[in-house]
Amino acid sequence: MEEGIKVGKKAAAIRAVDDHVKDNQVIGIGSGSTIIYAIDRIVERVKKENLKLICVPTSFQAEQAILENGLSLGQLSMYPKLDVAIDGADEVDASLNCIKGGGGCLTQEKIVDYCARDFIVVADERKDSEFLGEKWKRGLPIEVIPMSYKPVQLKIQNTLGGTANLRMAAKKAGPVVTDNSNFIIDWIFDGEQDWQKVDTFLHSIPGVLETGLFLQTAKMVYFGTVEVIIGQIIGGGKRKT
Ligand SMILES: O=C(CO)[C@H](O)[C@H](O)COP(=O)(O)O
Repeated sequence: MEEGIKVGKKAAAIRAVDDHVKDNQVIGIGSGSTIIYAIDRIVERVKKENLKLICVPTSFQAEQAILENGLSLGQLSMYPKLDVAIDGADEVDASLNCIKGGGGCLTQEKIVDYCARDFIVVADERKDSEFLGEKWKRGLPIEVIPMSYKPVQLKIQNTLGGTANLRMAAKKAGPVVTDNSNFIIDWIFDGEQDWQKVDTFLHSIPGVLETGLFLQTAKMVYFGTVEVIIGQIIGGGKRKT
């Protein structure tokens, strides 16, 4: 990964943790590469400030990171209400709607992130778009029950157009298998969409478990650049430097 991008991810993560993590909180821990910097910062602050935190993972990756870093692991069954969830995103539009699931963890991420009072996104500046699909060209991730993948692909293509690709594994023969033992379809689309309609349609197809559309849920997005951090405030699309 390019050095400038890493710096941006780290800067966004540090700022988000410093602004939103407080003592005695239950925190959702997202997935991906940016969140690793947030975990590093949480660990630093736990040691320095003796913070008492419960960390609820959004994936196998997040759970491993929580355990390996000696943080306190929690589950939604014990902590169904989170104070804050910090997570990455693949793209964020001007209204803070997100596409997530590039790492295939969208379902658990959506469940955990929706349980948080404050859902905070951390990302490098490449993810900052006016509309979804402007920069992110790998499509909308959709988690499906394995036996349904073919009819779901056909239904999406015939109704919405574009291409619905079954995500294939890089170091295994065959498809990517999610933490929930399901498959991922990446819907490659063209141009701007009515995302609320798309989401409702996708959820109506038998076999679709969840989509990577996180609409109207992020409270704040931190985009890190090499030089500055920009926090976007939901609603007015305001930016603070
Ligand atoms: O949604 C995700 C995983 O399902 C990630 O949060 C998203 O892909 C961003 O990852 P990264 O921080 O590596 O850019």
